[in-house]
Amino acid sequence: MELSERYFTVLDSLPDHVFVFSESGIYVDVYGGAENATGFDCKPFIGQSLFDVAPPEMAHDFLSYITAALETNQTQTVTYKFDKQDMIDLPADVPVPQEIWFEGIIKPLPLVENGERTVVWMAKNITERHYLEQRLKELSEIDELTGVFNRRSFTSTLSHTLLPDHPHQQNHSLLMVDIDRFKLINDSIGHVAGDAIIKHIAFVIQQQLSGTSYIGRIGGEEFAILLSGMTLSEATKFAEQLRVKVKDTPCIAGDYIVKPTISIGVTSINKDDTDIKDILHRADTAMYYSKSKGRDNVSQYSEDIERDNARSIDSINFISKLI
Ligand SMILES: Nc1nc2c(ncn2[C@@H]2O[C@H](COP(=O)(O)OP(=O)(O)OP(=O)(O)O)[C@@H](O)[C@H]2O)c(=O)[nH]1
Repeated sequence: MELSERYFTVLDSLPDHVFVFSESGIYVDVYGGAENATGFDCKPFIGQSLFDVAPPEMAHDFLSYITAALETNQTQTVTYKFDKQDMIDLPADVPVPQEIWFEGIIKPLPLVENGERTVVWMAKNITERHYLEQRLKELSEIDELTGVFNRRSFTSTLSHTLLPDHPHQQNHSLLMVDIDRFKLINDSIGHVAGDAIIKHIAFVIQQQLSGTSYIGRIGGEEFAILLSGMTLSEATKFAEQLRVKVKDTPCIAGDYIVKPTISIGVTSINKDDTDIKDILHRADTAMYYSKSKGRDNVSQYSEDIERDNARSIDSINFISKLI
């Protein structure tokens, strides 16, 4: 077998597609791709332009990657996807996937074809990896039981909301919501029923939220809610409606109908708030004040409440302040 024939055999056996493009986006050569699971046979593209093959916007992007590789003389690594409608010429027996993700590695070639510089473009099908990464991202951000933000993603979203250049830089308030006597619920009807109640309350709260407000489960039976664009008095009114809504919406948990109640603390977010912990602390302090009022209550944070809280800590003989 001649050397060139051997090279072609090897290139065509590559599992991923390898393209050679000219600087104006002409398919100069196409190799491999037998195992890329797209069903695309790209060999017929040879001699055609990217603009004949791909949707205009995509062709434009692809050409910009080729140009970048040639102008900088550096390898470019890009990620792109073909949507269902972009997948032209699939054989009838190939089921059309919703989308296919690729990683493209584009490297300048020391070859000139018809007076044009060229690049080699290796296209690796990364669809499975992409979905796995997406799933892992979701799992790391979403609370599994309720489907709302977990503590980490809630606080991270909150810190973005508070950035000075955030588009929704305006009045915001924060609620801390805790389910009342939850230990008693768990102890009397079981943990599984308890889980159903946590889920139910997250759902009821979500139904009441609109616009850019959002909720996170930040503890076992504790939720935080960012009320976007709401002043302290608007947020307190909202919290009161929420308290009543929860109380009036019974939950079926196993063999029981439960009418859970919630205690809520409200605080406004000030322009000079820089530490999320301070905001959560204020809402938490107000929420505990609602508990001390007998639960099923809404309280606004105030310095008086903070002083009360400090006094009640003073009365606990096994806790003392460091300074
Ligand atoms: N079912 C269930 N229970 C949880 C979960 N996370 C925490 N808990 C329980 O929630 C209960 C919280 O109890 P406490 O903090 O004592 O408060 P409480 O009984 O709700 O009383 P108050 O807050 O004072 O009204 C504990 O029994 C925890 O075991 C969870 O994910 N599922």
